[in-house]
Amino acid sequence: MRTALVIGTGLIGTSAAIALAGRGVTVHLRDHDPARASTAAALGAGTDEAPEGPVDLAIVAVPPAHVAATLAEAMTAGLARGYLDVASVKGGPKRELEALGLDLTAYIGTHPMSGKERSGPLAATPDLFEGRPWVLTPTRDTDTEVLNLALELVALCRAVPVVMDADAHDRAVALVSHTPQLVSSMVAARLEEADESAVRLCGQGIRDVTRIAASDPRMWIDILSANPGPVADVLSGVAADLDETVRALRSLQSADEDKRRDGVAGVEDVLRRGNAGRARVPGKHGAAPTVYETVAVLISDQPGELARIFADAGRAGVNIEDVRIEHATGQQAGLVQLMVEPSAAATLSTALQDHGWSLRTT
Ligand SMILES: NC(=O)c1ccc[n+]([C@@H]2O[C@H](COP(=O)([O-])OP(=O)(O)OC[C@H]3O[C@@H](n4cnc5c(N)ncnc54)[C@H](O)[C@@H]3O)[C@@H](O)[C@H]2O)c1
Ligand SMILES: O=C(O)C(=O)C[C@]1(C(=O)O)C=C[C@@H](O)C=C1
Repeated sequence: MRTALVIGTGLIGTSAAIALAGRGVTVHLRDHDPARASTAAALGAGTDEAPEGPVDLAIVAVPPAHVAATLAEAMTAGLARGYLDVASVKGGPKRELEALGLDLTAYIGTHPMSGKERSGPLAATPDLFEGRPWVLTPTRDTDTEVLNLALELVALCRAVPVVMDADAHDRAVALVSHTPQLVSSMVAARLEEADESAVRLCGQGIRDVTRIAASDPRMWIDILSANPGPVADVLSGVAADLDETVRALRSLQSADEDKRRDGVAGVEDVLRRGNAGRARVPGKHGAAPTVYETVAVLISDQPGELARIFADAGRAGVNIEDVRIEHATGQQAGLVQLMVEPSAAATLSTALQDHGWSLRTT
C-alpha cells in the first residue's frame, strides 16, 4: 500500500494514520470538521490536502451511524481502489450498504478491538492497535485485492487479523465490549449522587471497573442502537446473576443458619464463576493469559518520572509487558505497577533500587 485516505480523523482514524505514515504510506486526512483533520496532520498523521487521484485504500473511521453514507459517497466519487470501515458494529452498516445497491466487491467491514475512553485526534497513538485483534468480515463478494489491502493495514498497525462473519462479530462484541461498557456505566452511576465522604475512598478496584464509564455517550448510543438485541441478551444473563446475588446477600442477613449457608453458597458461586471467566481473558497478541509479576514503584507526580523508570528498565534489559498507575487521593505521588515476566522481576527490582527508586510490595 502506497497511499491511503482516512475519513474521520478522531481517535481511531488518526491512530491508524500515524501508524501508516510512520511506515512510509502517504496518508491523506479528511474530516467533516476540518480542524480535526489539520490537528491530525500536525500530529504527523499525514496531509489534510486532498489526494490528486484514487488512493490505494480509503479507511472510514466515522461514528457507526454515518458509516454507510460516508462509504457510499466515497465509492461513488471513486476515491480509492479499496474501502473499509472500522466501526464497532458490522451487521447494520453492511445491510445499509446492501440496501443502497452499491457494488460491494471493493469493500470490507473491519473492527480493531482496541480503543480508549477518550475521543478525538489528540487521544491518538500509533501503537494503539499493537498486538490487538483486528476483525475482518469479508463476504463471498469481497475482492481478494481488497482483503489483501485490509490485511496490509492490520500488519502495518502491528495488529492481529481475525476473520469473522459480521453477525457473529456483533454477538461476540455484545459479550466482550458492549455489555461491559453498560455495566461499567451502571457501577459508576452509583457514584453520581454519593456522599463525598464515600467517593474520596475510591481505590484501584473502582478505577479499574469504571474506566470506560468515561466514554463519549453519543458514540455508545450509536453503537448500542446498532446492536440492541445481542446486548439485551447478554445483559439479561447479568440481570439473572444480579437477582441471585441480591437473594444470596439477603439470606446472609438472616438469623437462620441454613439460610446463611445458602447465602454463602450463592455469593461464592458468582465469585468463582467470575474467576473462571477472568482466567479466559487472553493475553497480548491473542496468546493464552499470562501471569505477570508486578514490581511497584513509588513516584512523585512530576514530569518525566515515568520516562525515567522506563529508561532504567530498558537499560536493565527488561521488557515491560503492561503498566498501571494508581494515584493516591490528595497526594502528589503515584504508585506505578510494572508488569513483567516472572523471570525478569528480580532483575528489574534490583536495577530500579540501584537507581534510587523506592519499591513497594503490592
Ligand atoms: N473509540 C473506540 O474505542 C473505538 C474502537 C474501535 C472502533 N471504533 C469505531 O471507530 C469509529 C471512530 O471512533 P473514534 O473513537 O475514533 O471516534 P472520534 O469521535 O474520536 O472520531 C470520529 C471522527 O469522525 C468525524 N466525523 C463524524 N461524521 C463524519 C462524516 N460524516 N464525515 C467525516 N468525518 C466525520 C468526527 O468529526 C470525528 O473527528 C467508530 O465507528 C467507532 O465505532 C471506536
Ligand atoms: O479500552 C477501551 O477503552 C475500549 O473501550 C475499547 C473497546 C473495547 O470494548 O474493547 C471499545 C469499543 C471498540 O469498539 C473496541 C474496543
